[in-house]
Amino acid sequence: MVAFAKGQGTGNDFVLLVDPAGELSPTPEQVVALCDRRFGIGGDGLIVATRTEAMPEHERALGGGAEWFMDYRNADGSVAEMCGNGIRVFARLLEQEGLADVTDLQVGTRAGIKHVRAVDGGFSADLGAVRLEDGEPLVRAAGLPVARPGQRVDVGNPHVVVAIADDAELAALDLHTAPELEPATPGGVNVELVVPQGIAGDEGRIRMRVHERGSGETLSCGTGAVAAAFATRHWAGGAPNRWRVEVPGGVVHVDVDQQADGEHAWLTGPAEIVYRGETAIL
Ligand SMILES: N[C@@H](CCC[C@H](N)C(=O)O)C(=O)O
Repeated sequence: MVAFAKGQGTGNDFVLLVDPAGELSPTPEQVVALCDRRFGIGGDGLIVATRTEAMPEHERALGGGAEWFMDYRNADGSVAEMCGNGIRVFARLLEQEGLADVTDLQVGTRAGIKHVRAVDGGFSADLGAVRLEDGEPLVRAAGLPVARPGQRVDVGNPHVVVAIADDAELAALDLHTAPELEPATPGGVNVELVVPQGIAGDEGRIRMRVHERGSGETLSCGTGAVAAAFATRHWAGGAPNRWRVEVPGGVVHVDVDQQADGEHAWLTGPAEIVYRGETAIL
């Protein structure tokens, strides 16, 4: 039996394993079984906390500087570069296990080293430079009356953000099936459907639903919230720099931070460990 934890950040939920020496190496089939909500533990994805030194290829790519590596897998067993909600839950796990000082933590990921800080009520993470990409794929989703153009956004993992007319249209979408893109994105993409809610003071507000690559519709997606905030800010002419993103599972905040290599996103939100147990799946 192998010890696991279950955690969530705004309803984006994860099975978590602490595997400092990288001995578990779950197969895609085991990931699917762990994340299965009826036959397994259940989760939108699996996060394995491993010492970076135990993963030589990642240690080389990162060039040092992060003691811990967040190995993220989607519920369908596929590997993803980054998880914005997951990195906060990862930090909470290291904190509760007494494995790291999370007041100021560097986390290795497949999308580079991310800086995480403990803040009141959760964590804030610098997800790195966010890039708006050219090309506007047409997006079709069940319940969407017409195909709409989407904005591609690279947050270390791939996103397409689509503006939806209003809250009623957002609520009517059926995201049981993946939205279709034309042209299609090889390898798949996370799709965020957003309704701008206006600007209050210096804070922009958006409401969002998301269909995640490899997981289906989830209650929240942190990198998706960043993509949605950056796309909406772009459509609004480049301001403001603070965004409140309302998702079905709660609220996260995105702050734009100008750094030498471009505009970075700080993502802030809650993170909880909700359950611990042992599994026979691994
Ligand atoms: N839920 C995550 C994103 C997880 C990975 C994503 N499904 C992908 O395949 O890129 C988040 O909070 O960012």
